Amino acid sequence: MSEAAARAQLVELGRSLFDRGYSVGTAGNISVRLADGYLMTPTNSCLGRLDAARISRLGPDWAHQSGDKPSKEVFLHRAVLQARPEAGAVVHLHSTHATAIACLAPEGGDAEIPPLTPYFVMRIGRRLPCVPYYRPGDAAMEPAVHAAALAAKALLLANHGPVVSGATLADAVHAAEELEEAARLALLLRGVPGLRALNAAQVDDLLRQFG
Ligand SMILES: O=C(O)[C@@H](O)C(=O)COP(=O)(O)O
Ligand SMILES: [Zn+2]
Repeated sequence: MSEAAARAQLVELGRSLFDRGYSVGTAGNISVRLADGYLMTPTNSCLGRLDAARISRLGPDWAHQSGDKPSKEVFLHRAVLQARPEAGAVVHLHSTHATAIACLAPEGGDAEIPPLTPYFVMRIGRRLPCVPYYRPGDAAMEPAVHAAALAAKALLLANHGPVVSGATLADAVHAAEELEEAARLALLLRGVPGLRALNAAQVDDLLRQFG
């Protein structure tokens, strides 16, 4: 995909996430890997009103090259994209239910979203690590995020929100949407008698086919 097409898609999918309430105000940020660098949403920008020409461009060394000042979460995106060479994009949101799970999950452990539906397993996988709390934009988070991203394509930032990678920007956005819906379902069904999750054999089968 050309850089111009990647910029246009970032604007389109940012607006789509914002319009459906997955992001509010200026929350969240998105990065896209290019052949010779990265695109990143500017700091304090609204995902619903991105301007393709003002999107931040960073070089292969992550130095700011052009466009508005990049998100303060450059370290977060760098940690994930360096840990996952197959990933083409990273989406960070404050979507309500995934963020609620990020306030419940044990810091440094795995979040408890049971494998209730196949699509969650197919899009997110077996594990959802929760990185301990760091102030947004704190470069000190990079090693912990890198370690979590080595283990899983999606992770939670404790008391902050979800971070999801994907082979393409569309994949990352779809997985972030699926994570939010799975989190909503998990909270809705928490403690409900008779709740049935997929069993280990069913999860293994899904990951063999689609993982
Ligand atoms: O929560 C935060 O402050 C950031 O992680 C965020 O979501 C928005 O920050 P910018 O991308 O710098 O606007
Ligand atoms: Zn954030």
